[in-house]
Amino acid sequence: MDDPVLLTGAGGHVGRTVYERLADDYDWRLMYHTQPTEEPEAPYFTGDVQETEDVRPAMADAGTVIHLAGDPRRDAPWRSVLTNNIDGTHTVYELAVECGVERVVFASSNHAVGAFETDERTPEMYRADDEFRLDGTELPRPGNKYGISKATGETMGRYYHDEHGIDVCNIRIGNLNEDHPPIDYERGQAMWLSPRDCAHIHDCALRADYDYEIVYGISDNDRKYYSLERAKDVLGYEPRDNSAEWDGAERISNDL
Ligand SMILES: NC(=O)C1=CN([C@@H]2O[C@H](COP(=O)(O)OP(=O)(O)OC[C@H]3O[C@@H](n4cnc5c(N)ncnc54)[C@H](O)[C@@H]3O)[C@@H](O)[C@H]2O)C=CC1
Ligand SMILES: O=C1O[C@H](COP(=O)(O)O)[C@@H](O)[C@H](O)[C@H]1O
Repeated sequence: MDDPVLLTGAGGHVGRTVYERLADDYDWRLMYHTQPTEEPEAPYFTGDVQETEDVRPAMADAGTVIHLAGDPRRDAPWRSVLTNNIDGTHTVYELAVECGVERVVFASSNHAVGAFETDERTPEMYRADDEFRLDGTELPRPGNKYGISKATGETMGRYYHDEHGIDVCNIRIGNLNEDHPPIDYERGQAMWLSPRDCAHIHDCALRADYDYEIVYGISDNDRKYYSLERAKDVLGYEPRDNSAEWDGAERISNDL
């Protein structure tokens, strides 16, 4: 892929993880909310992702967008997810059409399907011997307003794929916890996405051939309630980490 890749939300946890590990592999355009503390090597832009005039210069020569910017809080209020997440994603897709972008990789979330975690299924579904799996073919089932915004982003992608031919990959990211899996949090261990697997799945989503996809972005954890089959089959995702292998003393190597 030769055209520049625009990364929104470049200053956040996922954005830094993706950029730091793939910095040399793509011609990046980085979008930050505010001025970054350290000057990145790649061309960068600042502004509100929901504002067309802020995003247009960042997207002008991009062929692909990884869209991460937004309010990531599970308890985010409606006003915030409406502005930052829903309006922001709409602006990204509208400009993608205007700028001739061919592909959008969208940071969806486990919270788009959080209400599958019913009282009857939990906590058993978080355990290694439980066979319940979501595979991306199920309808969204958000458990909060943040999850509604992510389900809406996925549906928006469907529209822009069908109407405008943009390739769309929605990655329902689990729980990016830096350095090690969440401790004393079974659910978090079941949906842990290690930093190197996070960079790898985004790399796969930039390179693979697909039309419209919903995949789960977690490491190959023994505990899991998301299927990795679609990500493996369509994207060629080969996760290397597993929350069960963290022994509490040593950090998993995050070399790519
Ligand atoms: N970290 C995780 O485990 C997960 C993250 N995600 C999604 O991945 C994306 C990135 O999440 P994180 O990096 O963890 O969050 P973060 O809060 O660290 O990064 C988000 C970035 O977006 C920027 N941003 C927020 N609103 C903006 C706006 N209106 N205009 C421009 N920039 C704006 C923030 O300044 C921040 O730098 C989010 O969309 C989040 O919903 C989804 C599932 C899990
Ligand atoms: O979508 C997201 O999910 C992760 C994990 O969810 P949590 O409910 O276990 O915290 C969350 O950490 C992240 O902030 C959010 O964007």
